Amino acid sequence: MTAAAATTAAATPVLRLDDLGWSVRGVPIVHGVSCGVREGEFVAFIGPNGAGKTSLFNLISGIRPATTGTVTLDGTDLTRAGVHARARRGLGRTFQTSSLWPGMTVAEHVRLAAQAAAGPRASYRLWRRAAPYRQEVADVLERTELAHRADTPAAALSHGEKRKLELAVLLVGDPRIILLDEPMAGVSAEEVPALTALVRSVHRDLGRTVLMVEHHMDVLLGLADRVAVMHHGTLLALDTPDAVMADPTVQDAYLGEEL
Ligand SMILES: Nc1ncnc2c1ncn2[C@@H]1O[C@H](COP(=O)(O)OP(=O)(O)OP(=O)(O)O)[C@@H](O)[C@H]1O
Repeated sequence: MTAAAATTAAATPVLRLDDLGWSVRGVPIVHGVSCGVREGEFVAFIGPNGAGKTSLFNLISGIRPATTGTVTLDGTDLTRAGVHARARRGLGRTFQTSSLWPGMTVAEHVRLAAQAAAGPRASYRLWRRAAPYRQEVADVLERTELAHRADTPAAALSHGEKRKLELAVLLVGDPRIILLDEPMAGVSAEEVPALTALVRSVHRDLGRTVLMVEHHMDVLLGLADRVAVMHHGTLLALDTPDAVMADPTVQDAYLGEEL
């Protein structure tokens, strides 16, 4: 690749949203969102409760069908593709509320996710044998600092450990673009730094593209390359953290509200 081609490739967004919108019974929840996210970039989404952040993530990940506009991944229009088709193309997400099985152990969660990622031919019997995924599971548990909790049921984990397990379940599928919906929600103040460090290492060390909804400004300012501000379902601003904080439109919109 020539230097010029490399520059163009780096500038080409891996994920593009054009005029993306979602309405419920004619009421717009997400409206006219257009932006591009570059490979390896970290974009944090902020905005008050009800601004449409989770709804936007639902449109990107395919959980909700867009009413208007398009979602383009690696230059391919995936607007009509379902969740699994998008996941197969490298899009993974976590949810605001916990999606774990209380009675299943940490290792069982990750092993089952590895099996699911391997596709329909990996059978339940294969899962029971466990051996094919042992190394993969061990690696992911090591990376997410959960190796010592491998045999612990999810119900016995702290909130921070549950969030780590959700990340482990996601990472074993090897997604290139990761959507994290409030990964610090419900996590104690003592556990936030370790979880923040883990998210940072997923971005920097594993080189993943990350989109994250986060209310804690102190957390996202140390992580995000750019900050996207959602307001009443629209994308009000998308810029570097400093520029967004200094943006008078953003300040006006949030007058009297905590960002
Ligand atoms: N399935 C639905 N049907 C009708 N309205 C919905 C639906 N899902 C979300 N909404 C509404 O859309 C708006 C945006 O919700 P959304 O959860 O996307 O906001 P958010 O920015 O993620 O908020 P929070 O920070 O509280 O998670 C809210 O007013 C919500 O009540």
